[in-house]
Amino acid sequence: MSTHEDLQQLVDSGVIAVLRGVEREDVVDVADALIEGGVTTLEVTADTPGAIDSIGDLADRYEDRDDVLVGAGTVLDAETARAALLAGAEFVVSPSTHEDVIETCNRYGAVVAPGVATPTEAVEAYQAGADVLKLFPASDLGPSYLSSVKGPLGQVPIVPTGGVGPDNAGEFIEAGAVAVGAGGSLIDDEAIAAGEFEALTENAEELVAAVEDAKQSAE
Ligand SMILES: O=C(O)C(=O)C[C@H](O)[C@H](O)COP(=O)(O)O
Repeated sequence: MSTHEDLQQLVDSGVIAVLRGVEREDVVDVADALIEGGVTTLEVTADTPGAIDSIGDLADRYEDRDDVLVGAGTVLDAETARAALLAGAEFVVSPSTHEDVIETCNRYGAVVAPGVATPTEAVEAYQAGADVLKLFPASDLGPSYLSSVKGPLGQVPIVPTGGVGPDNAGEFIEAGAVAVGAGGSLIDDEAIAAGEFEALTENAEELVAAVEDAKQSAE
């Protein structure tokens, strides 16, 4: 798929699941459970040991699923971005803005979502070639902050991430977010350790419902 189609799919999916600290041996079960709950955009963070292998596992597993997007998160340098892309990542997320990461993703035609927290950072990242911006840490900034940023920067697609869950996701969508990113509200380490992956499916269903309700009422 083209960068544009991947971006559209990411936006349409409404939720990016952030898989941080999920062991490679669990990553497929976690991903399957989230997908069953309707979360089809999956970001494996690069600070997790074995992350590049996990990205490869997921890219292989969902190779024939056009509705699933696999990406890399917490990408802080071009080397990590390139390794993730070669393993099959279709998008790259960072908590901060790194021009070398943006350049690498642009070069290989992958969606890139750098992290920003201010209007100046947003404009600089967008000008540098970002496709979508991750507003981080979103829950500390809040939906009204996003709404204020979107005032003059309505053209910039923003995905708030950090502390986002079913209780506040709808408010962020109503404030102008194109989708939300969520880790802690989806990933339950105790449930994973116990092999109770259906808990993750339930978390995914709850978050997707909150986002879809808000998208519908915003239309
Ligand atoms: O470093 C990154 O690229 C990140 O994605 C930072 C955070 O891990 C996410 O913002 C998820 O935050 P929670 O939903 O609060 O768990």
